[in-house]
Amino acid sequence: FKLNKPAGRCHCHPHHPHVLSPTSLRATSAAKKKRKGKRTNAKGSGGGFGSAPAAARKPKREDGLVYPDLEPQVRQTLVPSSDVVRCGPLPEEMYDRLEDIYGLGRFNFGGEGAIYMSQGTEDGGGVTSGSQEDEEDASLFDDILSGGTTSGKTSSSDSVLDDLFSASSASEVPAVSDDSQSRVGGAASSHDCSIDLNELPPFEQFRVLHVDPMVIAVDDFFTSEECDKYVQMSIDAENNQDQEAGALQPLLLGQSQTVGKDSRSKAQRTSTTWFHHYAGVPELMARAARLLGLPGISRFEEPQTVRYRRSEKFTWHLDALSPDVANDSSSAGQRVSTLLVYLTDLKSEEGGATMFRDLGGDGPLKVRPKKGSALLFFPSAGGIPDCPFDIRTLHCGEAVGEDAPNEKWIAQLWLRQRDYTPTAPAGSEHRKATVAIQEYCKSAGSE
Ligand SMILES: O=C(O)CCC(=O)C(=O)O
Ligand SMILES: [Fe+2]
Repeated sequence: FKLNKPAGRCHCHPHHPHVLSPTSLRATSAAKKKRKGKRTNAKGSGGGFGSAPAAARKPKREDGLVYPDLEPQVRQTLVPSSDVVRCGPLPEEMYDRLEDIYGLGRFNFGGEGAIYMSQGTEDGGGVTSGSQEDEEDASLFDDILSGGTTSGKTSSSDSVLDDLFSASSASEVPAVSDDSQSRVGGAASSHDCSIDLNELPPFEQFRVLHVDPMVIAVDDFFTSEECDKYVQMSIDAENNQDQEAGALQPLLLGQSQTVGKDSRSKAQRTSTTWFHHYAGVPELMARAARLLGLPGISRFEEPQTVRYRRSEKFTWHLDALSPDVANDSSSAGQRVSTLLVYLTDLKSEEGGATMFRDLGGDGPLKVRPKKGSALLFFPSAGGIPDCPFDIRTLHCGEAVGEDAPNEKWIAQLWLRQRDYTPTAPAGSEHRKATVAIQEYCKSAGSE
């Protein structure tokens, strides 16, 4: 049995055209223990994920890239949101999950319903070592993500899953570091000067779009003016007219042809991406750190804006980085969370939704771009037990309709496990944003 595989590379980041290796990543022991002990949603997990017949795993074809359907056993781990998705305070259970599964013990610190268990715990995050148990575990999507070269262990079985599970030897995806401080701004890392993000009020308007894996929308993340400003900044950079931006001019990375070197990757994304200086987007940096409950911004990748014109899209992909990058101890580790902010509105019939293939029940979960709303999900850490990526978060940016009145614009930000060194624009550094963020927080706090 041979799976059709997508290109063996990471499809998510124009600056990370890495070939994916079979080395796998895992959820933290802590998260796994908690999930094993407390979470009961992984029905039938005792039987493992390898027992479904091969016939049940017919791959899906999308734009030449093939991702197999989720195994029934994986599907059973899905916990959808209630039918009526309301906007309001985040339910307490979700705070619990954010801490327990995703390691975000100070999420939306001070927010309604928030419970903080991580204060002063000894479980300080960081890379945990693989246990015997971990060695026996293996990744479900390794084969796909490795472009077909599993770890060299040969399988005597014809089962696709047996092949997939033959991938081995992994480090783990640590949970987000525990801040162990009473204030969000307390434990700044070496890259951050102390920023008192608590001056920003907690977020109040949440929509729980999916419970496990968690996908949440945060309404009013940006004001309408902020959305317009980020779009304009990017357009000005394209036209090279933004005299005022000066040294903080965002870098236009251009269209899809800059993404990846092989033809398949090129086909993935037809939108246009800009990389911003941290100091040029203090609102985004401050709000993102505030939401996630981080002491600073040093773990964020380059902030980006992306424009989708009519018919432009981003095909099915996972945001998780290739294991060889994520496992490299000199790197910033795996992508822990994806945060994107919709900068323009698109109606449901106008396309441009962010779609999660496997989270919607009948058909994909569609998240319509709502100006000023943020979307948060977790591409790797805290995935299904013993799986290095959360394969359930397979998603795409739907094509913007031919007749859509608005372009689709988003701002986006990825959080890594450890401090990240930006690659662009030249001279961008986290710490250079400190003053701008402080000023922004002060002004927002005194409003
Ligand atoms: O545009 C979207 O809705 C999704 C974008 C995305 O998934 C990405 O850039 O990784
Ligand atoms: Fe993505």
